[in-house]
Amino acid sequence: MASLFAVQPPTPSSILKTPGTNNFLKTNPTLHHFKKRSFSLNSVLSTETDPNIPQTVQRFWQWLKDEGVVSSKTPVKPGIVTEGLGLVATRNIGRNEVVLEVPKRFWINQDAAAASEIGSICSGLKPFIAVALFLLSEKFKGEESKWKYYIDVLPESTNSTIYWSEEELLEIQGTQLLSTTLGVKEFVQNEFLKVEEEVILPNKQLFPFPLTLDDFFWAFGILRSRAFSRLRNQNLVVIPFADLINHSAKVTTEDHAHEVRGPAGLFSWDYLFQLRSPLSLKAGEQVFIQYDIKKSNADMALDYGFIESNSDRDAFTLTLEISESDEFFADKLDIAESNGLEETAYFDIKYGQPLPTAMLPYLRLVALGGSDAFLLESIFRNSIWGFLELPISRANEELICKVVRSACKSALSGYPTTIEEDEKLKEEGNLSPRLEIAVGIRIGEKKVLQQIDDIFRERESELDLLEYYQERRLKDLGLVGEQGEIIFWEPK
Ligand SMILES: C[S@@+](CC[C@H](N)C(=O)[O-])C[C@H]1O[C@@H](n2cnc3c(N)ncnc32)[C@H](O)[C@@H]1O
Repeated sequence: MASLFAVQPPTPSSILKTPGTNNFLKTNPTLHHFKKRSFSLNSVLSTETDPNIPQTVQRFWQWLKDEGVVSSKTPVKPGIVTEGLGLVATRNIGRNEVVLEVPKRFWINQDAAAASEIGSICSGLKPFIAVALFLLSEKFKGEESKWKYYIDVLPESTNSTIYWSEEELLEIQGTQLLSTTLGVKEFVQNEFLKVEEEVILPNKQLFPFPLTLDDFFWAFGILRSRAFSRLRNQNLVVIPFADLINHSAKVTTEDHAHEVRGPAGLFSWDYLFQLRSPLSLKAGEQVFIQYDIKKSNADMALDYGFIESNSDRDAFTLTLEISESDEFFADKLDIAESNGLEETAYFDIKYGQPLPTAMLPYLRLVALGGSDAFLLESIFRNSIWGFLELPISRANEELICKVVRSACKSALSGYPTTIEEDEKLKEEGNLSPRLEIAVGIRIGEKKVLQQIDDIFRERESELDLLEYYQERRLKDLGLVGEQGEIIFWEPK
């Protein structure tokens, strides 16, 4: 599914600044329910005959047949699975075999919105807003809509944190996910208020139905959880039928979706959205893809409403900042910018992985001062980043350790529960899907914070053993002997 579209949440409210004067580090947040469909799990019977397959899904399937999108050769069909609806193999499928093709006339994207009845108001709108308004307009048309059978199978919500109640959100108190969720909700609300005032209300003839913030959230959640973004020239496209496919961690590749040209009806050719199975499957097994290998569990919770249980996706974003009140602000900013960074830098730290390469140099730069400040002079401008990749001085290294460790401790104290308490809850099981997400996120973030603290604790304990800039410089000049002694004069 990949990242859908860039949402820049406003600066989250719960940014933790480190105490004291060195407040350059923030432990800052990163950034379905069916229409009461009741079904039993893992039903893979024939779509037509299985009474557990809701009528809406059966009608959708018939529509796809009538439109020539599926035929007797299509090797998958909708099934009821643990993840809700899914696609199930009707025969053995080989790895990389095509499982479905959907012609362009069924793609829901900015072009579809522009070509629709609401097309006149779509130009100038952000793509996601145009597509959201299109979906809502078609939804409200009901029987009249060409997309009726598709819209009928869409869930009313997912377990995405954007749909959680206040009580449910309390379960992620202290987490970056909470701040990100609140930021995204505020963003969506602001976008709605703007589009309501500028587009919806002045065009009552195009929107002859009450359109609420909840409706807009529904459309936003649908796009966020179902749109594909990795196709050529397609940044945001919902593909009915293909969007029934679920995610599995077992799939570790991402190149299953392609845009190809091919027959799209009896006598026509068109672009087709083609999906290949990343795994070989037996008849009756579910087809899965990998939604996005790079997303953290917090991203998964926000976008799709589920997380993975392994720690690989646990992450925490550290936000570092060059303070405007720093006496060397201009020089430091110049150095950061020359190295692709800015006044504020975000470092995503993943569980079990080394720190991002630019993090230590950036930290050392931000903390640079006192007798090390000469390195900020312009004669060193071309070489300073290289210097910063290694420890500069004991004072500088000690400061970054203290600041990072204090930020980790402060962030850890903001979680109402300990890792042990959460692990116990997880072991006891029986958690609702949302509570399972909350507990998983709480554990994940805390483990990453603990990991960061461990790295800098170890570094702190090695401060006397590290080699600093001055020593390296003397060595380069040949002024340090084999035993590390400083050579003041050449022996005669
Ligand atoms: C693209 S839709 C897939 C079809 C969806 N299952 C349905 O019933 O319409 C993505 C949504 O499916 C569900 N989903 C997909 N993979 C999942 C997984 N591995 N675990 C739990 N839910 C999953 C989530 O609700 C997600 O937001």
